[in-house]
Amino acid sequence: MSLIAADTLCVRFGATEVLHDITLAIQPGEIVTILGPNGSGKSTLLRALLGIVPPWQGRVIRAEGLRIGYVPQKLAVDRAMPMTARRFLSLPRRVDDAAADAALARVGLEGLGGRQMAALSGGQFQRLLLARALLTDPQILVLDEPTQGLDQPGEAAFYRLIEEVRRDTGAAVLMVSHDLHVVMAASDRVICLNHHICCEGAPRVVSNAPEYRALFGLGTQGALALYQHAHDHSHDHSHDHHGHDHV
Ligand SMILES: Nc1ncnc2c1ncn2[C@@H]1O[C@H](COP(=O)(O)OP(=O)(O)OP(=O)(O)O)[C@@H](O)[C@H]1O
Repeated sequence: MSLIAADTLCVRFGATEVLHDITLAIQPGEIVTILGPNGSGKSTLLRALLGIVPPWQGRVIRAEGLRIGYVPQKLAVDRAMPMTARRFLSLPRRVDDAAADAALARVGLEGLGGRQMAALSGGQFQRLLLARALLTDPQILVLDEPTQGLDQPGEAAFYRLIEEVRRDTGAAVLMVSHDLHVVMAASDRVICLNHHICCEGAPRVVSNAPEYRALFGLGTQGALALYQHAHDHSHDHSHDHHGHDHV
């Protein structure tokens, strides 16, 4: 039984079809990355899977009582607001000190509960967001560009942390990115989205550093070329107005 699934899901904003005919399923414990260019519908897909955005057609199926830890792309909270990390963990729901300390420790921020949000580094802030998402003991973490603003070492450290969390808690992870680094990270499966699912598959192990450097910076086209995919569908060319960039 999958945790979350979409069955021929279509989402429209006004007359614009942002997601077309999406069918996917996220299984317990797997790490899945959704990759695609800007505006390709990645955040919308997450939001539809979470039930924040309604389907226009098709449906979303979530396991009964599913516990989800969600880190949205944009936070409603201004980081510059005077607020400690500990206080932030109690938004919107109050958590006790033991739970807060455990969540901070899990993401490597032990002892930093009293620090002002504005005084956290970018990497520490992303970890704090993850800590808050872990407070509900989620069966699935849904992370919308969790490494935005981090440098390469910061990003690598964050993905190691994600893997640790998966190992320790068994939680599945569904992430969004349009960043090549994410494809390089330890995803079990990559889904390429450009309003519809272009292709999906296991990320290729890219161990050759010069090749990696050559590909990095090529943008989405390069990123898409980085993984093997099983092409199990034919394309409906009536949707090519979406700027489909299948490789
Ligand atoms: N609430 C909304 N109302 C109207 N249009 C929306 C809404 N949310 C998203 N869109 C539009 O849907 C399209 C897909 O947006 P979405 O944020 O899902 O893309 P994305 O792949 O996550 O992009 P990015 O990589 O830039 O974060 C965009 O054209 C966006 O303007």
